[in-house]
Amino acid sequence: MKQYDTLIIGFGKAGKTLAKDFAAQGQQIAVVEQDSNMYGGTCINVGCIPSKTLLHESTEQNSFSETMTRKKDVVAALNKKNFNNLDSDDNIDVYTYKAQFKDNETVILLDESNETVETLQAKNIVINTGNRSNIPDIEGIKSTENIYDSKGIMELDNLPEQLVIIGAGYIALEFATIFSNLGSKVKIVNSQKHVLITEDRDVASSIYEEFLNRGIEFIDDAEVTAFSTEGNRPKVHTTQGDIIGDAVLLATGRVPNTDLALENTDIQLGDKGEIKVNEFLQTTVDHIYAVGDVKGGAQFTYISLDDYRIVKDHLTGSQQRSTKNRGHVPYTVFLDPPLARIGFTASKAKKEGHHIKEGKIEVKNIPRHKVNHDDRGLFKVVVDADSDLILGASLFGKESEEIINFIKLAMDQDIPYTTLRDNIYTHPTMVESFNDLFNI
Ligand SMILES: Cc1cc2nc3c(=O)[nH]c(=O)nc-3n(C[C@H](O)[C@H](O)[C@H](O)COP(=O)(O)OP(=O)(O)OC[C@H]3O[C@@H](n4cnc5c(N)ncnc54)[C@H](O)[C@@H]3O)c2cc1C
Ligand SMILES: NC(=O)c1ccc[n+]([C@@H]2O[C@H](COP(=O)([O-])OP(=O)(O)OC[C@H]3O[C@@H](n4cnc5c(N)ncnc54)[C@H](O)[C@@H]3O)[C@@H](O)[C@H]2O)c1
Repeated sequence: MKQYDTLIIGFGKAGKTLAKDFAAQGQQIAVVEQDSNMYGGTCINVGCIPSKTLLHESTEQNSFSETMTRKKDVVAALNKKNFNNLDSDDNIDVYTYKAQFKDNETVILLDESNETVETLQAKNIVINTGNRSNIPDIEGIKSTENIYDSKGIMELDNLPEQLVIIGAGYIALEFATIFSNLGSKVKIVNSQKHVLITEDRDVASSIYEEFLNRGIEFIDDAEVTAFSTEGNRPKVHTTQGDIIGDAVLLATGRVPNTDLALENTDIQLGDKGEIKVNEFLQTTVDHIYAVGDVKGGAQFTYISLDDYRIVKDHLTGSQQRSTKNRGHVPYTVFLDPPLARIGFTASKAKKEGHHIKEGKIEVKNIPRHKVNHDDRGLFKVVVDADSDLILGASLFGKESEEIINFIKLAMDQDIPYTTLRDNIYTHPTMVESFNDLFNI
């Protein structure tokens, strides 16, 4: 049996960052990752980085094979760099096995034939096992060929002429953009009456119009009842009729990876199968923490990174940092152009009892659009008319994925909207639009 100060299960963003920091403090660290293709975790291997590389390359009008080759190169380089970064550290041992709990203190490592190869104990254990695609239990889903999840679709050898996407969340909309850029005809099967129903109405219409301009079709209010094969092609049976494509992408959410023999521990799960944690990310066993997607809630790389800060502060700092004080969480849906969001929309702010003012500017009225040669999009902000504080922003347009972070800072620091309105900005930039956007 090997003893460590900290044992990290899963090579995710929080875990790898904690490993490096704690090792620098002189701790002995074990990191366990079940799959050598996943050193560095979901984001760099099968998530953010490959998908954003595909988006970038396809937006530059590169061919399908150029786009896929570049993605492969980027992922291979990052996987290797992530492995070496931990493996070369004298205080870190990286184990490429599947971890399973034996009890609250002990973790066994299994090889591919499920044989125990090592037993580890540590003062603290951090579970950072992420999540995986939710595969709904629909008739024919296993027997029908050419049905992929987000990982599988990024490994295709040939561009599907017609792609049918099930779901209308982040993954659906981002991959619809990528594959329509590459030349596929895309149809999105959406179980809701409308796409982007929780977004600002004007912004959602603007995005919808952009999707229609690209020839993307929405089949709204449709439930998938079965899959079958017709002449080698997958057929999607829905309550709004049948659709045939060359490939189907399942973008129906993600479920936590908790195949860890947790029944041997006192760790409890929540309603959605996530590991239950308190605001310091401790599970129901005090010395075992859960970080990143496996604990449920917002699923972003920067949340996993912030979880690292919380656990580090709890174990080696002032114990002040918690999920309760991480501030507003922005997000970007990487469409072309992107949608960047934070806080309330106007209708949500009103429902919450705020007396509001709204600012709005179309991208075609921002001088930078001429340089970018792109007039698509709309920026909107909501402020509290009584306090002058910013309540939210919906920025659909080029470079919004960068400038949303500016608004987060202002919101977290209680900077009134008038400061952003009156600030000097460099020119020509998209962010200089704040002089007008906040001129409410
Ligand atoms: C297609 C896609 C696009 C995305 N795009 C973005 C984006 O643009 N921006 C963004 O912020 N987020 C994005 N996300 C979400 C983001 O990837 C995750 O929120 C982020 O990677 C969090 O990961 P994590 O720290 O929870 O662990 P992960 O990075 O998921 O790592 C968990 C690791 O644990 C390993 N593991 C699991 N079980 C065991 C076990 N029993 N033993 C040993 N190892 C195990 C897994 O193999 C995996 O490598 C995207 C996700 C997907 C799927
Ligand atoms: N840009 C980013 O930051 C980014 C990009 C991609 C993914 N992610 C993360 O990954 C997570 C997973 O993304 P996602 O798009 O899979 O999930 P999601 O929760 O955003 O969307 C899931 C979609 O699937 C639909 N759905 C579920 N079951 C269905 C069924 N049986 N039939 C038809 N539709 C069904 C839902 O109505 C919803 O539209 C996101 O929550 C996000 O945090 C982030």
